Amino acid sequence: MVGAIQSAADEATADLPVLEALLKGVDQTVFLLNGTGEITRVHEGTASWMRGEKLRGLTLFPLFEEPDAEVLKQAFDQSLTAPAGEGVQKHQITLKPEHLLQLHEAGLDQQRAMEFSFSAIDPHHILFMMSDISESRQLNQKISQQAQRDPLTGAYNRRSLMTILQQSVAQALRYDWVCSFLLIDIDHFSDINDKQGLDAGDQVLQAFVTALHGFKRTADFFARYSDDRFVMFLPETNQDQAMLAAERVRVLAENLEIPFPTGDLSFTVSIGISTLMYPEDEPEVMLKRAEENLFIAKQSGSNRIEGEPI
Ligand SMILES: Nc1nc2c(ncn2[C@@H]2O[C@H](COP(=O)(O)OP(=O)(O)OP(=O)(O)O)[C@@H](O)[C@H]2O)c(=O)[nH]1
Repeated sequence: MVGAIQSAADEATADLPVLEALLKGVDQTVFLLNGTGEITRVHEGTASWMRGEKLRGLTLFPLFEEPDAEVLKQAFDQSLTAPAGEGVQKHQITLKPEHLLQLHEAGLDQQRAMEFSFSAIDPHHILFMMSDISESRQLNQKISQQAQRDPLTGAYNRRSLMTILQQSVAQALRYDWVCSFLLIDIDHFSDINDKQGLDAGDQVLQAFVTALHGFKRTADFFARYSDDRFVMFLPETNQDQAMLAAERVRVLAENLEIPFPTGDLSFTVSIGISTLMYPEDEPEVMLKRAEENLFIAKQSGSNRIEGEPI
């Protein structure tokens, strides 16, 4: 266990030998407070940055800035009146050393996300317990990002696309807005893989995604739909505007030259367009129409765009 247990000299803990014994096995950071919120005892737990002796004798709440200080005070008050055995409510707080002078002096070296709770032993002995959740929060963010993104290109994946499309199409139908999809397919992509190697194919996908990110408007949503297929969702875009956008994407791809050890890589794309037209239009239905239009573009020689039949 990291962190020293301070001597039990403090009067407030002298009458709590059981607490002393319990703290020995606790990783959490635990402050013992008296009824006015003064820190009488600090068990650093795994917060190895903390120098508890700097905090003893201080009142807890002014260590934090508003509104956190007020949240702490309220949670402290609630713990005093909570019926024994009632679950301890947890709160989260972000500690920033540049704003928290006394905590900084007590060793707070970097921004940390903490989860805390209070538990009153009696009206004169209240436990303030803190756990550092910075790492688990970062991990959660990473996991959630990985679940939404294609690992090779960093573009949103098909699952994210479908979630966005469900919401966006339903909204467009309700408010009578227009919207369009571009289904973009790299022409003869398997030839690039076969002739230049999978690494070349990967670089084409990555370079195209980077180029598309630079091209799209903020409101557009763009995702990798399958192997060499991408979908761009264009809100408030009618068929004519979608055709113009598609032509710009086609030219963007045609002009892209990707440096590669065996010679620059180049490629073209074909694009099928679908535009919200019918009350029964759903993302799957619109994607199917875009696929049919893409098929026509491919059949007509590739490096082409095909809109909805008029
Ligand atoms: N390099 C690379 N290749 C991939 C990846 N994912 C899928 N592929 C390959 O992409 C190829 C897609 O082939 P097809 O769907 O036939 O597409 P195509 O060769 O462009 O054919 P057309 O669309 O008819 O022009 C397959 O050979 C897959 O193995 C990837 O992440 N990286």
